Amino acid sequence: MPMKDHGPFLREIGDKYGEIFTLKFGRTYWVVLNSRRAVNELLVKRAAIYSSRGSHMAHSIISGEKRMLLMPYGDMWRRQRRVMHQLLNSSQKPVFRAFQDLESKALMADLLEKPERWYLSVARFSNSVIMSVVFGRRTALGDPDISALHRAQEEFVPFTMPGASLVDSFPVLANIPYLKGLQPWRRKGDEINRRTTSTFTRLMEDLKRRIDQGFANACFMTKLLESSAKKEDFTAEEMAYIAGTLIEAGTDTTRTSLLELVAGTAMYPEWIPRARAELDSVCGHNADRLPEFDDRDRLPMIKAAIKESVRWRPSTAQTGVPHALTAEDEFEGYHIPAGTIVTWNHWAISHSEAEYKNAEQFYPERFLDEDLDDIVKGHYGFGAGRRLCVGYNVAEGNLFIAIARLIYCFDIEQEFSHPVVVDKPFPVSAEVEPFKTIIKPRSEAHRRLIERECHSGVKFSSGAP
Ligand code: HEM
Repeated sequence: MPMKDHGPFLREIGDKYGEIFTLKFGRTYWVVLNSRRAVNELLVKRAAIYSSRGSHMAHSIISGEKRMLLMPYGDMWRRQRRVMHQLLNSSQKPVFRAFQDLESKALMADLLEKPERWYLSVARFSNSVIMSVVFGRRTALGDPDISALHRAQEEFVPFTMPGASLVDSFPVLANIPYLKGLQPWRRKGDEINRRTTSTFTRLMEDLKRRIDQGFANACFMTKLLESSAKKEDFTAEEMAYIAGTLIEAGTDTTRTSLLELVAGTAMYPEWIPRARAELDSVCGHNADRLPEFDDRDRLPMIKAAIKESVRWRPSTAQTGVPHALTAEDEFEGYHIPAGTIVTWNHWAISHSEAEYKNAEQFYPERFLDEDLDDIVKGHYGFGAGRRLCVGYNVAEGNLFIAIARLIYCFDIEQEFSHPVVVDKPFPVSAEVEPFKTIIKPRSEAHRRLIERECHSGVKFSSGAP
């Protein structure tokens, strides 16, 4: 198995073996689902037994059993999911909207002033919304804490992939006594765990310093610290991982969806005239005002583009976030033992002509149907069943406001000397330019609109003196 770009690799196997295939690594089975039908039948309809996780290396060692994304189905997962749900459910939309509005204005201003750093501006936007809500502080371009967070994520993700670690292929090895140095994989895992814990803890300490000095903005973590002080719900390290997980899970997914949007628009601009006609009828043909959240119902093409940016060429979770089966099961002649890892081949499904007509094309119109307002329907970009992304409401708000303003204000074109590479996912690192593109204001009037409305969003107020 390759250590990266699993999507194209498992797609090829799927093309050969069909809707469901099994891989075996040592003593561990992986079932890979290559159709929406199979995902729905197993991960959704049988969610009661298909909702655990199974990586000892990524969960127990690298994450010290504290990263909620990787937790097995059980009490700690339920408690953390409940807390996150309180922060992220749809009733919290107004809290997020204030930050999404501000940060998307900052994004427009950054794109106007530094178009060559477009991918870094997109990464900053994606991170700053969630940092503001979780830690009450904004993110600057090039913030070293954010680079450390990206690194922490880049380090654990490969270990969730098929065959990535000896101990996951032979789980019995985890029982070997650690003290005698007989678990060589632990050296690497413990090292990553130390770095990750120190990154997450540093963010918490920074917040506590701001609280002690009396200038912390109210945010999710100030509330969690207060309630946990009363009820002792979570230890300090558990809280650091809850916050870290939210930042990780909320940042890169939004970032790569926006990269897909930019790449898709540069390559397949046919959807733009219809989207612009809607935007212009709402905000004026001559850049009268920016699109706002209240315009949603009059902008169906933007809503459709959100879903297409999550479906098309998925760079995060290319082959899903693997689930684990907690009881043995039978499905259409297959016997699936308990403990099997089951994942959905998001890259293969998204590229399949059997699933989507003109699958290779960025074509938002495919989502103009009765499910338009349900962001998780029609694709498996947000996962499935009980592990479905808990942050999809936030994702929807992030993507809506950023895409609406971007498409209203800017032209996006391919740089033909460096065409977008379409046969593999974008580089994992947020600091690497994934492809070249030309982003420029649609007109002089749109430039003036950005200068008038968006420059206020660039001025930072982190709360720090
Ligand atoms: C376009 C944006 C996003 C995409 C495509 C996305 C996608 C996903 C996927 C594929 C999963 C795994 C689902 C599964 O295992 O079935 C997931 C889980 C998760 N997501 Fe998102 N996500 C996005 C945004 C966000 C945001 C903004 C947040 C938080 C603010 C968030 C928080 C989480 C968390 C905490 C989990 C773990 C859920 C669990 O294991 O129970 N996500 N997301």
